[in-house]
Amino acid sequence: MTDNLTFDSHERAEMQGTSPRLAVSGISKRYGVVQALDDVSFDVSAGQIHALVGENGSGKSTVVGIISGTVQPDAGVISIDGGAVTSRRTADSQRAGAITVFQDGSLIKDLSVAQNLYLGTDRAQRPAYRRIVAWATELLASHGIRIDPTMKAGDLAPGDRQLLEIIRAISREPKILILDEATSALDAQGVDTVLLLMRQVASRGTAVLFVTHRLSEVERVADTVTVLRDGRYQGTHDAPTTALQRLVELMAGTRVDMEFPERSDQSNGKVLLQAKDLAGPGFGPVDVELRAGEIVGIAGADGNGQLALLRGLASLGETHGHVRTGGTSIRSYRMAVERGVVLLGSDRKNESLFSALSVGDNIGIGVLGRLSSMGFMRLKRERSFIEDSIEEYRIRVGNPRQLPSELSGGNQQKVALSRVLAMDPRVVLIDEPTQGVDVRSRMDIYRLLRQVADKGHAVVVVSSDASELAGMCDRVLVMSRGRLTAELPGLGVTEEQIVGAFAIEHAADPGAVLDSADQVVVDGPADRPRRFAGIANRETMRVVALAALVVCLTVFAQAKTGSFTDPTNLYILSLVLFPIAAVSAAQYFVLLVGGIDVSVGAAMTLAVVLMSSWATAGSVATVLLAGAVVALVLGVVVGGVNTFLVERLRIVPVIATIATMGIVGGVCYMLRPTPSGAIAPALGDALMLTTVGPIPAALVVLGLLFVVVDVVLRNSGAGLRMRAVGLDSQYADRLGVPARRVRVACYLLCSALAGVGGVILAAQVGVGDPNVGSSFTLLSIAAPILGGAALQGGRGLLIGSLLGTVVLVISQNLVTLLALNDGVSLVLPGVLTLLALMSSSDGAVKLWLWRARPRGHGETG
Ligand SMILES: Nc1ncnc2c1ncn2[C@@H]1O[C@H](COP(=O)(O)OP(=O)(O)OP(=O)(O)O)[C@@H](O)[C@H]1O
Repeated sequence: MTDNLTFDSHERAEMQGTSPRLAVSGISKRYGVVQALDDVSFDVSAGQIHALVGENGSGKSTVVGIISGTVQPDAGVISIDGGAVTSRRTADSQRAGAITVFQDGSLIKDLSVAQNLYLGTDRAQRPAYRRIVAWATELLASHGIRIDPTMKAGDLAPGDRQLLEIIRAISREPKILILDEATSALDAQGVDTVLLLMRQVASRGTAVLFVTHRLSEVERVADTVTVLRDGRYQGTHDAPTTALQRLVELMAGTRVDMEFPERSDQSNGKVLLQAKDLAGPGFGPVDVELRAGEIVGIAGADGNGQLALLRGLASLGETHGHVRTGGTSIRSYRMAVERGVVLLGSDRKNESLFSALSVGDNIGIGVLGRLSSMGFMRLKRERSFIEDSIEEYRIRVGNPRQLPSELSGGNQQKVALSRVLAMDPRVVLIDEPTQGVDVRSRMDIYRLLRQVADKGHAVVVVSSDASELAGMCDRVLVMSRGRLTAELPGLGVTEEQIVGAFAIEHAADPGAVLDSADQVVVDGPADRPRRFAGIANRETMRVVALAALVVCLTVFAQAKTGSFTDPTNLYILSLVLFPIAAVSAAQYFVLLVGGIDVSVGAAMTLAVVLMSSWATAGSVATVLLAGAVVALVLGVVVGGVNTFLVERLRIVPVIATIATMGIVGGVCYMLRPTPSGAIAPALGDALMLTTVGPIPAALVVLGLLFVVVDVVLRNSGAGLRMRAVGLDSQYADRLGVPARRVRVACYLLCSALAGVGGVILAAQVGVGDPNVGSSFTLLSIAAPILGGAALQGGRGLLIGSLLGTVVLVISQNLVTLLALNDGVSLVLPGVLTLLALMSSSDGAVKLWLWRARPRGHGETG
């Protein structure tokens, strides 16, 4: 244990108050057959650091979820400063003063560090949006953290991400700070940083609730510790005086053997994998040999290329150099898997688990050949294999048919590990094998890995926990700035020697040091990824590309027809473009927050039908007023129905809005079974006849409005919040953005804007036609997608939608001018949309098709 930062009893007692700041009273929670919590109560007073420990699945995260408002308890009360917190929303719990750093994080990877900090900051403390980079720089510097605020959060090393989460939480000056395994990805240096920050926060009167599996941290920093076992309370104990072995026994309910498995000398084993001059982004060149029977550890300060090397050994990503196994060169991960080299990453959500498959399927998917005969699954064999694995790895699951997301973090890790080890790989490469795993299961995993090695295979482990490397490995490779800088023998090596080996490298080139004056200074790793280019640049590029395409199409059309740029043709084009531009803007807002609205075409038709009854005569002002009322009614009624179906009944947006489309379409037919009801011509005259050159003035105004709204959305907190909801609704919610409210607002706005499109259409067609809007739905989706919006949300510019509309309209016009088959004008938007989807850098199509396949492991299935 690195014990350079332990707090004495005086420091610990300094600020502790007597009355509880947080009181958890009698909380219970059941998930199906699993009783996650059963009548749990404990208190945390101001200035106290209170650890919450227990084995995997014992209910710790459920307690955290209930306090922070993400989980609804079946019974029990949470009180803050004596007042019961009755509302069950994250935002309310945050308002009451409880800020949480969640086990699986809350940073939105596609946003910058500064944007994430801004979203997670209380409204009263937020700066003007244009100042966020300077503000974030100051905020990070005030905690002594050197992270570039313009970097994309997803590009940060895992440890930096955790630190950032903690800074975000601390900067809100919470009454209660909740850290759910907030140190699991941190190296010794990072752990010191966090323990120091916890102490500093507690000394200012904050109550800290701290969930961890690293019991040494409890010993070093906690005042009190509450133990849970199978969802039941096992008492609250004085942390400094309770022996770790006693805590382990309270958690397990039995004696636990804490000895690492024995090692034997494997220095003469056969070479199973050889890497020569291996290099890739963030590491190399590196030479490594892996021998039969050995467990090799890779150590280093967080983000010094350890994970990149591990991926390189598996031939994942862009690597150069040679990797050979069994006399064959490996050039892809597929080849690696075929030759028994398997990688298990630590990103459970995105990489190591098939999120759409059940726990049982995840366990068995790597060995389908063994569980089937003649291409058919042997169900009995499969069931007994899954049951054996669940027992062997001690996976706490109510039913193997549950999804991995319903398991606790540590149990998910065990599922991923069991899948990989079941494949009986010759070389297994594992990043953080015991991250989030409890002490007893951790010992089991060490024994399992040793058994793999004893069978004559090789195991490589990257771990931020030097004590685990010291206890388990036959040799430890130390990395600094992407290079191997030392090799330590496993037998006899200590945690301090390992940390010392990479700390020496850092001292030679100071990167991360814990300042003696209690100032935490963390510098970037060697392979710090490129600066945040961000979504914003890609969006601007898309707009520029579309503008260029518009110019090319115009030149082509003019060259082919000679009449394309005639004022009459441009005027006709503008008329066609006008309603599509409005309805595309409507769709854009819903796409931005990760939804889709298929009912916009029907809403436009209803607007036309209503206008044919409510605006049959009168001046421009009267008809415009009628149009505004129609748009408002549609926003409230159609938008309201969509919102109810999507948000309340939780129906998938595409299905929900198809239902609305059917209902609204039916209403249109009831009101106007055949086209009838003349609409006052005054509106048409006003919207279409006043022109700027050949273009209606109203359309020019609409275009300018798009630009203004775009600029506002790109440069305001409101725009950022909408994007955040689209990029990751759950995490946005955790950051304090009212995700649901934002989505509701966008659905209402969408229907209202579709109503505006309908009013423009009404002015053009002049009659209540019950069919008139049906062709607009596809165009409304195609235009924003062409303009850079994405089905998974959070992307695109409004001006891109407008340019997308222009491209679609010109293409359709070309079909007419070139006298092509009418069907082509229907095929075109579909084909263009598909091309736009496929060209989007995030590959929405790929995402849809491969959603169930974890990245980097698709080949293993
Ligand atoms: N959404 C859910 N649906 C079904 N069961 C769930 C759900 N969330 C948690 N559980 C179950 O509740 C129990 C407690 O889970 P919880 O995440 O609170 O455990 P934990 O102590 O935090 O574990 P770990 O240390 O592994 O993170 C587990 O058995 C888990 O499978």
